[in-house]
Amino acid sequence: MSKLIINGGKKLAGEITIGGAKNSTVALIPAAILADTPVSFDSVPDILDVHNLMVILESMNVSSDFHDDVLNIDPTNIVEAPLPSKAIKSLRASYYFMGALLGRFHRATVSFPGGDNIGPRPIDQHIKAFKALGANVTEENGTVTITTGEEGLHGAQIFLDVVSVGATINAILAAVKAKGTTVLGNVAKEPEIIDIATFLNNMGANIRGAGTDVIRIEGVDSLVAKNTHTIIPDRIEAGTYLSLAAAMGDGITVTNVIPEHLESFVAKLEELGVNLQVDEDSIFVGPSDSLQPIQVKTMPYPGFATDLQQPLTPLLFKANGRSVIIDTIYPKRVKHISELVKLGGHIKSEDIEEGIIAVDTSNDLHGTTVSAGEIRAGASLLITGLMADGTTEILDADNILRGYGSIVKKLTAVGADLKLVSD
Ligand SMILES: CC(=O)N[C@H]1[C@@H](OP(=O)(O)OP(=O)(O)OC[C@H]2O[C@@H](n3ccc(=O)[nH]c3=O)[C@H](O)[C@@H]2O)O[C@H](CO)[C@@H](O)[C@@H]1O
Ligand SMILES: C=C(OP(=O)(O)O)C(=O)O
Repeated sequence: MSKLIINGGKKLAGEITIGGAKNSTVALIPAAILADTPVSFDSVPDILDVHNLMVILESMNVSSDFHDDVLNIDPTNIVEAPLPSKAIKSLRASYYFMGALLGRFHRATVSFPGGDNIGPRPIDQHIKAFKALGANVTEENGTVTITTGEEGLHGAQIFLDVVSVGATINAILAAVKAKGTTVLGNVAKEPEIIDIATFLNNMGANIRGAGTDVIRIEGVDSLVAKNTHTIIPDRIEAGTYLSLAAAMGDGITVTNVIPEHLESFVAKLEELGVNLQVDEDSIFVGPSDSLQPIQVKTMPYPGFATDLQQPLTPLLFKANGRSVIIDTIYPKRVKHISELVKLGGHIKSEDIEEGIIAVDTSNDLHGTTVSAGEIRAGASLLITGLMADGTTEILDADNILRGYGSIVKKLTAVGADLKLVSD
């Protein structure tokens, strides 16, 4: 595990360019094994999740190379093989190999995924979808085995009980080559889901309605890549840097953003009183004098993203009074609280069952040693470390590197003083 060492308290100015979306990329890579040809992605973020997914691909004899934002994957010589459990456990999205392997081989054996430790993360809706498509699913010692009869998977009507990004994408991956029509109801509407559908449709899939509540899929026999797929910008990385820009910026432009994907976040920045200007594909944040406390409730897209509640928190320390965050998606997503307190943050969990967090004005932030319990907890420590006087050491920084590419380079370019030390 690496650590980040930050000398905080410096005003930042300049430009930060956002990379491709982690949550698209980590689904697109497993989706690539459905293709009958090599595939190519660009705007790929240089994050640990990508490198771990490449290790998983290699175990199936799927070659991949990654240079300068471009990832080429050749699944044409794919074989069925046990997947490396260390890599599988290192990220959440390894569960997409369930849907992708089912689509490719009509069977899959995948151990339970890892990913961020943010409270219970069941996959019952994924399994419900696989079963509805005709699969048998068994689970033993943390491994999920999915099989089908000779006839393979067939289309089905599936209504999700819970709006789930992962279950929506996994059902698409399994259904895209199933026989007949699948109708998925009560699905998630995140932009990353549209990105996956666009990639698959450009290869000949027939997926309609991504981005709405209902997705219809006509199964096809073959998927053939004809061009490079450019991954959409990461709205969570963008929100993280916007929060930092509002807290410590002396004029920062965040570029390569799709502002429509950030509407709920930008609305909260405006409510706080942040001075910003939204342009076609960039957002400028100027210095802001006085900030008002706000209430934030996380919701499925287009609501306020759970992945942005922790990155927004350090900015709330600057507001004039108590702000309240309610995380309805992951009420137990509180790994940042004890660490922020060590940095001088006035923050507490008011009700762990309901996910209610109170954040008070904190004018005495000071550096110390803290630990990044998960990716977005880490992002909140990174921002707070940059705001705090003195030196902050963030241990377990690999959790941050799971989803933030080139952080030292991006932050140094705007005047931050930080370095990454590998153990
Ligand atoms: C790789 C990826 O894209 N990760 C994102 C994805 O995670 P992930 O896809 O795992 O999250 P879901 O959208 O599935 O979870 C949403 C809610 O549904 C519940 N649930 C989910 C599945 C299921 O079978 N049963 C069930 O009860 C979860 O516990 C949670 O309360 O969406 C989350 C919610 O926006 C984000 O925080 C993650 O960054
Ligand atoms: C929870 C997250 O990631 P994952 O689902 O990949 O663990 C996140 O990106 O905030």
